[in-house]
Amino acid sequence: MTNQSTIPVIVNGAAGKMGREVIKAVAQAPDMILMGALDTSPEHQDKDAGELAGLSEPLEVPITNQLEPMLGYVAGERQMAPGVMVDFTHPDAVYDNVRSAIAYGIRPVVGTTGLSPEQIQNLTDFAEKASTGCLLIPNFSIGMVLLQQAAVTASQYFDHVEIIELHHNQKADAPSGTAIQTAQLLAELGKTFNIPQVEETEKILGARGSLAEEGIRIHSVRLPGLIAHQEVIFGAAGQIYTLRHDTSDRSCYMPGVLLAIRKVNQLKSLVYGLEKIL
Ligand SMILES: NC(=O)C1=CN([C@@H]2O[C@H](COP(=O)(O)OP(=O)(O)OC[C@H]3O[C@@H](n4cnc5c(N)ncnc54)[C@H](OP(=O)(O)O)[C@@H]3O)[C@@H](O)[C@H]2O)C=CC1
Ligand SMILES: O=C(O)C1=N[C@H](C(=O)O)C[C@H](O)C1
Repeated sequence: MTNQSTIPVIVNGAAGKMGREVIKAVAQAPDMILMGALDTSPEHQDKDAGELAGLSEPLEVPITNQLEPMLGYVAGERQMAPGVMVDFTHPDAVYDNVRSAIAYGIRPVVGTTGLSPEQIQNLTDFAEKASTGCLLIPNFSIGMVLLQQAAVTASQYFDHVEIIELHHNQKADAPSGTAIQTAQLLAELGKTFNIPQVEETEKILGARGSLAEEGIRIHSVRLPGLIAHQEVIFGAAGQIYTLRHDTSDRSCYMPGVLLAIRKVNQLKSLVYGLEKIL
């Protein structure tokens, strides 16, 4: 049974690793209804989204690659709450997907990483002009929010820090969106980290990782067998303080995704980061 508070949800990237988890989570949420499942992958066209996600019953929602007709269809729905598009696609696709959703009045909840700072600024301006809520969430797990909070606390007392992020080797973007956000949060303190103690030479290019904001270095590891992991390592004379988060199953992101779907309809602009809506 749907009513004015039921949230119609479109999942973009529905056949992917995260998309399938989101389909299951939305199907089990009493206040949501899956209205569309988008994916460009040719082998999954027209398959039932529920069956593809491993549910025992079909959801009668076929996978399609027709974004604009789907946005128009959900935008025309007047018996329910405004529609939400959850995006877990690809760094090359997410910017256009979000622009299209906002243009149709559909609220984006974006997990896809790899947007450039300029793209994030453009989407911020676009959402502001449209007075439409939009959530960009580099990491939906509560454990990562807690790690980042602990890292911000530690960074007040340590002047040296490096980040190591480790992911499966199907990941398209590096460094991870989470590592970039973590460095940004530490940089907000306004101090410069890792002032060089000696003149360093990289004998192999990249040996010291990528240089993010305020001197913070990020090292990216890609291996089969990994899912998503991050260490933030602080150093000072005579001590090392290490924070680590490990993902063992993508279901860890689902409470955050469902929270974001519920919150985005209360927003009138773009908000970046799960910590802002907890
Ligand atoms: N914020 C968070 O907490 C998390 C974020 N992520 C991010 O989410 C994104 C997706 O991750 P993941 O599910 O592992 O990736 P997958 O590759 O498993 O899934 C992505 C899916 O999107 C499809 N796709 C690609 N381009 C488009 C498009 N233009 N429109 C619709 N579908 C498209 C892909 O099809 P095809 O395979 O044919 O290209 C694929 O089926 C990544 O950016 C990742 O970093 C991941 C985990 C958590
Ligand atoms: O690609 C992934 O898997 C993940 N991507 C996000 C990122 O780039 O930070 C979130 C999480 O690390 C998993």
